[in-house]
Amino acid sequence: MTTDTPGAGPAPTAVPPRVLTVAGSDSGGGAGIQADLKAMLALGTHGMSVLTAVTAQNSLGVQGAWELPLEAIRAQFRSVVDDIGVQAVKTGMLASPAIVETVASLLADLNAPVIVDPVGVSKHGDALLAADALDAVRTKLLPVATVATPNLDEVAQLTGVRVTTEADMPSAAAAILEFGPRWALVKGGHLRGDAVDLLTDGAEEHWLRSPRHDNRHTHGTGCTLASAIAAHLAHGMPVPEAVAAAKEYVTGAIEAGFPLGAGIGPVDHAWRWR
Ligand SMILES: Nc1ncnc2c1ncn2[C@@H]1O[C@H](COP(=O)(O)OP(=O)(O)OP(=O)(O)O)[C@@H](O)[C@H]1O
Ligand SMILES: Cc1ncc(CO)c(N)n1
Repeated sequence: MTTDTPGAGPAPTAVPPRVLTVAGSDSGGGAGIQADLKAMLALGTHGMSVLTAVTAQNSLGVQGAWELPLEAIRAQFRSVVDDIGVQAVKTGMLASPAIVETVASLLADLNAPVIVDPVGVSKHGDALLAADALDAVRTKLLPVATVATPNLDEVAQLTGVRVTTEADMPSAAAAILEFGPRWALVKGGHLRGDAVDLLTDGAEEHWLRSPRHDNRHTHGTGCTLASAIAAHLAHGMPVPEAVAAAKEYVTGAIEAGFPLGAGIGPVDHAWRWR
């Protein structure tokens, strides 16, 4: 039996939450914009993108990088925000001081949570942010962040705090909070033992612990985690719940990571569907 009324047309389709990534392209599809959009799809949102730079990249490293003009970055942002609207934003590779400043000023006027992944270098050690852009990240971008998600190298670059054990993580997070994000998520993925991250707003502390998967196919872990947080926030979750759910998602994606090319393969964004 059908409940359709003849002539009434198809039932209206539910609109998923809209999430925006402002980041660089990874031609190999494992990190950057490509990872972000895959994570957003897997978590039931409509992903959109503002491309900041294009990289020629694969499992072995970054072979080339080209920045987009500031005008192209502003125009993409306006196209998306003015017509479609966004319920959460994630930033990734921003390449230069001028791009960091442009993106920060666009985000300052936006009424949506902003996840800042302060991407510095790729897993292979290739620079994705100019050294002279760090100051703009500290003074312009981090102040507009709802959640900042530095890894331990980025913490050291931004704050000078060196984390060698879990016990150092609270002071690293406090140093990040000094720059003005509402929450700091310090990622301990580069330590030994369990993969432990610390989320804090200066009052609450949430430790997120997962078993370390000895899988070398971890290209795109940071991009995937930050995009998953943005997706869960767009669904309306509070920050601690969104970060816990995103950690669970990235852990599964790392466990299911697979070999591609001769180097570091990608995490599997579709692990829950297999
Ligand atoms: N081998 C692993 N097993 C389980 N979890 C991991 C592993 N490596 C990283 N993680 C987790 O993955 C998430 C991303 O952390 P990571 O430190 O790898 O980010 P990142 O260095 O910014 O990533 P990227 O290389 O994409 O920039 C964190 O939640 C971290 O704890
Ligand atoms: C474009 C791009 N953004 C972010 C990362 C993070 O590792 C990467 N490797 N490439």
